[in-house]
Amino acid sequence: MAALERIASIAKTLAPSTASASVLNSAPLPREKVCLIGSGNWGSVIAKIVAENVKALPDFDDEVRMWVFEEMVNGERLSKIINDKHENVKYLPNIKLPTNVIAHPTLLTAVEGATLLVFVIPHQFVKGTCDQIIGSVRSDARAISLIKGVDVSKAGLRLISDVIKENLNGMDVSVLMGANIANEVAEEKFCEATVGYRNEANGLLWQKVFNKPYFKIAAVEDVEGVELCGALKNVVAIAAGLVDGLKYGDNTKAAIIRIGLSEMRRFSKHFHSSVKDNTFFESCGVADVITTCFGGRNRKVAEAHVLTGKSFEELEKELLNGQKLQGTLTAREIFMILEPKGLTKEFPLFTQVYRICYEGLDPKAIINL
Ligand SMILES: NC(=O)c1ccc[n+]([C@@H]2O[C@H](COP(=O)([O-])OP(=O)(O)OC[C@H]3O[C@@H](n4cnc5c(N)ncnc54)[C@H](O)[C@@H]3O)[C@@H](O)[C@H]2O)c1
Ligand SMILES: O=P(O)(O)OC[C@H](O)CO
Repeated sequence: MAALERIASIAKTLAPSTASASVLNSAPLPREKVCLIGSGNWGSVIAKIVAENVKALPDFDDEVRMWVFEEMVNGERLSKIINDKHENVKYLPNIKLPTNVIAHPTLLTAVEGATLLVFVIPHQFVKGTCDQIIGSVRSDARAISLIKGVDVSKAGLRLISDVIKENLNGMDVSVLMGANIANEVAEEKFCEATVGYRNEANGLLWQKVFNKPYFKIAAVEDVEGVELCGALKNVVAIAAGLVDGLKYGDNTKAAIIRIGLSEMRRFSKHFHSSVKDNTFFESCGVADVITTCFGGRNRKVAEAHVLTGKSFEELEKELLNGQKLQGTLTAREIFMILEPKGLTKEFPLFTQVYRICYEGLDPKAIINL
């Protein structure tokens, strides 16, 4: 270890902690310890950012644990490859991860002792993941969800952050969403993101954990607005990909973006009246709709659906190498909420995306709005 690194490490050991641990007053407070739950394309980029940042924060443990949903890659366990090569060769190839990112294939080991939990898995896996860690996370832990999606069940529409909160003893859950195509952020190209918080101190703490000169974080008190923007933009991206496949041109794409953004706002306010208009002008709003409609995976697969006639499921497997689409599933979940309430006419773009993805409607119907 270089001399400077050694001095920094000793200084961190001696530094007081700001962690709000529920331990006896006389006991030393633990330093914040971050665990990432997820290691896909975005999860790996976030691991890089967080691991770089915590090294410079005196009240944080250097080690960042990252739970890996284990799989074999070229005959070797992915978690082992990540720890040996410091690279997620499957989900974020050619980007080096800091050596203080430690991959763990066992979820319970990964979350042990963590005071800060970062959820970054595809939204369909959230409930199963929470089920496994309930009872094993610290009672004073706080969480943040980077997951773009919603939960729909008999109980109706729920935010993913609320699913996490309800499953983990009511812990405070913030959210982070934004115009962030993972590979571009990995290459440190400038962009912004939005933290949505309920507890301001936690919102500011998360801002500190993620902020970089090339990844500028704003914090707003609007978890519902920020999170719904992140979830709903994926449905708009499917529509954008369809019009790309149909070669309808830039004006049509701009119309899709405008109509989509307007449905996102209407939907968010209908189900959560507290949602703020200003949130749609943050990175999580207009900026994410733009980037996702030009560079995202949902757009890419929807375009390929038009060009090849293959199903979304088939194309997800063929084009994404294990990465997951969120937009088609979200379109179905939204439709399951809108249809019984007789609201489909108020959300024509969301409804047409659902019918094209799941009812075999001709993609050309995307402009019948
Ligand atoms: N990739 C991006 O550019 C980007 C940017 C911002 C936000 N997001 C959001 O982040 C979330 C995670 O996306 P990602 O890009 O990191 O993942 P990804 O789509 O690249 O990868 C899929 C991940 O799911 C894991 N997985 C597969 N089966 C699983 C299971 N049964 N249980 C748990 N995990 C399982 C895989 O191991 C892999 O790590 C999504 O909600 C996405 O919308 C992605
Ligand atoms: O690749 P997508 O379509 O999942 O979008 C990625 C990010 O959410 C863009 O901000």
